[in-house]
Amino acid sequence: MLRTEELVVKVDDEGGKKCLLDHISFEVKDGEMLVITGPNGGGKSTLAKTLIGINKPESGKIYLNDVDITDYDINHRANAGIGYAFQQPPRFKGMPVSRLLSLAAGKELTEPECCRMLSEVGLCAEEYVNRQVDGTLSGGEMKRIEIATVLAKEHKLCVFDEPEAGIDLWSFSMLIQKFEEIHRQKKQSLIVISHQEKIIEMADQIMIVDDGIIKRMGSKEEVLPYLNGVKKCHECADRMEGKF
Ligand SMILES: Nc1ncnc2c1ncn2[C@@H]1O[C@H](COP(=O)(O)OP(=O)(O)OP(=O)(O)O)[C@@H](O)[C@H]1O
Repeated sequence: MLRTEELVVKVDDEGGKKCLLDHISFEVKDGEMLVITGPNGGGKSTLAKTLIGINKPESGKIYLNDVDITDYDINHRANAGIGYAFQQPPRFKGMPVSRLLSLAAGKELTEPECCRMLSEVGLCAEEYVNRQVDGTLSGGEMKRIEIATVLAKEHKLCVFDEPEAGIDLWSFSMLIQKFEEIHRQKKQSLIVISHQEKIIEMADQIMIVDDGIIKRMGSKEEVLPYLNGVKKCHECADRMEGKF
């Protein structure tokens, strides 16, 4: 189980401090899927980066299975069982895809094992397994390799930041199947940042983050009607502005 207590994240801003996350408290039980959604710039990625140890909170606590991991750095948190797929995955010039997958899995993988992992995210394995993880890969290819690295190992908690961004429809449906499988097995908890209805509808819990705070959090039944209401308001405003 992951639990946060009153997380506050601030950054230096023009000689002062700007608050990006303001007293964020929530929990994700074992095997549960939490989808975090909300407007651009609301603080979703900041929250994900705080959970995995990239951002240091100013105050507050993070617990994984009741162990206080607040002071763990990113490597320590990965070893504790947290996997993360970036919104914009980093590239590693000179590193073959197979090596990156082995590093992510924490053991030397055979070529067939790497190929199976790549196929699971919709990549034609033989074409990619020996490619370099550099700027020659397209955004969507990179995104799918990144997702494969998280799936290469069983974690206590996997965090995906907008996994749908930039990937084609066919790969998206494979991704949904993979999330469904993980969710069904209940061995790993999932936190997925997403704007996609299909992903939001899979959630046990939905959290709306806006302006650095949790605007709403609850079951689908509690939060979806609110989200649909917000969507209708936006459509209405667009119609009044003559956008459609
Ligand atoms: N290091 C930083 N310094 C200053 N401002 C920052 C920093 N990191 C993030 N922000 C700001 O914090 C806010 C939240 O950013 P964040 O990336 O968490 O939003 P998000 O909800 O993930 O947005 P999106 O849906 O567009 O990905 C934004 O206004 C962003 O500009």
